Amino acid sequence: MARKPFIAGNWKMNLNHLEAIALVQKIAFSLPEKYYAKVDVAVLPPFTDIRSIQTLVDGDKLLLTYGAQDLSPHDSGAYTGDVSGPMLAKLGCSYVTVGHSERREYHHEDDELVGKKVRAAIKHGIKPILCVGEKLEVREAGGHVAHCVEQLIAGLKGLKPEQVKDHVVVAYEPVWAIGTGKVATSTDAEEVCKALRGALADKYGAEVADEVRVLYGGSVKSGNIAELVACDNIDGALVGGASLQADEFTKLCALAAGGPLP
Ligand SMILES: O=C(CO)COP(=O)(O)O
Repeated sequence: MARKPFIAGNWKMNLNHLEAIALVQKIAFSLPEKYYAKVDVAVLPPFTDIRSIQTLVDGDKLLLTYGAQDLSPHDSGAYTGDVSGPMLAKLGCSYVTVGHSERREYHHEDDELVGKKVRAAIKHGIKPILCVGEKLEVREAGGHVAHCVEQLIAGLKGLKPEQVKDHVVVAYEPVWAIGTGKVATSTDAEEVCKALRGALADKYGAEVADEVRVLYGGSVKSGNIAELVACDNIDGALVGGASLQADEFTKLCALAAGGPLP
């Protein structure tokens, strides 16, 4: 089956709610509705922006979707500073990134916690974008494929094949390519994305593996997106820096849709 490309903009810890409104308005204005037939687009702002974006998307019936960058594995309780799946669901979040390398690195999230968060997202009807990726030393030692497959299988622990098929998005983000300007070559990215899909096929069956969207992330821009999505197993991108500029992000989405540029 042909998987519809998906571009998700991970804003990380950038833009307050007023800046968020301005950026979403610009994206909505510059990416005409016809493109959404060929590409799904989401923005993943900081928690503090989500309510404003919800109001804008609902009010103006925008076709782009939105989500969060993290969630608690718990539904509620004494977890100071955390935000739960039910709260994000109430805000209309469609997606949440889980296991981003910055959370694994700065918040010491391990595969077990990542798996709990994936299950919490699905429980509340939010699609997890499960991020996997190796550090440079792992790649240099030739262990990148095994490392990413291991993170994938651990992150999906306890899920039924239908849950994986209907809800999960996978993002391969080599840590050495994030925010460094060093994009993996499309051959390198395809190698890992193909292996991730192969691992999904082995564990959950070919039908599941055929449906799940596998994204690439790490220094994606309008200049390299076309080459990436032309690969058989790369279904779009998780975009950091380039998602903060409306013109660049719009161009990138249009190219993922197969063009022409708006
Ligand atoms: O981490 C990323 C997206 O989640 C990638 O960030 P950059 O696109 O800024 O390299």
